[in-house]
Amino acid sequence: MASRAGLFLLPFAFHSPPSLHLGRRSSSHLLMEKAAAAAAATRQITHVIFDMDGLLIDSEPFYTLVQEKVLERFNKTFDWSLKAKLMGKKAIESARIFVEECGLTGILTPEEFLEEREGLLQELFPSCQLLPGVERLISHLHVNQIPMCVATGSYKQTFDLKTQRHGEIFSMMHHIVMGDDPDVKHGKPSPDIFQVAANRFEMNVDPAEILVFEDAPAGVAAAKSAGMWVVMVPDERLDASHHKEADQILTSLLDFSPSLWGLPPFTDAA
Ligand SMILES: O=P(O)(O)OC[C@@H](O)CO
Ligand SMILES: [Mg+2]
Repeated sequence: MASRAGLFLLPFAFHSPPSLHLGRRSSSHLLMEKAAAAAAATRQITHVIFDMDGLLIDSEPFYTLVQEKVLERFNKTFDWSLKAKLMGKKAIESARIFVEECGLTGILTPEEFLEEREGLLQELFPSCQLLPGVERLISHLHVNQIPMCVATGSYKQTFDLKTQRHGEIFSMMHHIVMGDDPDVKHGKPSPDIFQVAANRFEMNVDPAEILVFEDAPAGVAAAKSAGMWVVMVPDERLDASHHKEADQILTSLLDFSPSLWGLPPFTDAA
């Protein structure tokens, strides 16, 4: 369980493939291995891939609000165990899960749900704010010329709505891969979107030199199966059982320490 200090490094021997799980450990064993792993960290991160919804921008509460509204009509309630299954997925994939899990099959089609949801979200999305620590981290990586990009399950139309106030931050990205990109055959948790994102950097990049930032279990799983390292910044209402696959858990990007991953350290005291 991540400590409130927000830093919890799973005991991966850094030279091994990032997807190797060392299984469960007692907490003291974990702490020892954490220190050993951090000290043994020889893996240098050279490129960064950011998820967007719930990681860079605070759009997830809008999804929750609207999905609660839809369910109210059927006297049903929305909860985080369902949310955990929807986050980060392509719109139509999450719509199918929503309709099925809420017992609305035959009452509401996934397409009808999406149409209603997107309609309600149109007014909310333009007010999306950047989450804490985003501006500082992205500006820092940009100043230090660390190539970075975005890999989001959001479709182009909603991406434009959500990011319209944050052009400067997104302009620092080398490229942006979205859920309706023709090269992305399957949404998260498949590795497709992170593999497409990695392939669009200028130079060939070893996936194990890429650090992904994610908020959702599906996104973490996608990054791991792409052979990348992943820092998870989960909503505190997401059950800790969904944290297992991440290499590091933070309560906010404000707690991120670049030098732990071989990236240039922050110079400000913030
Ligand atoms: O930017 P991400 O987290 O992939 O979001 C995708 C979208 O489906 C919202 O959950
Ligand atoms: Mg996300």
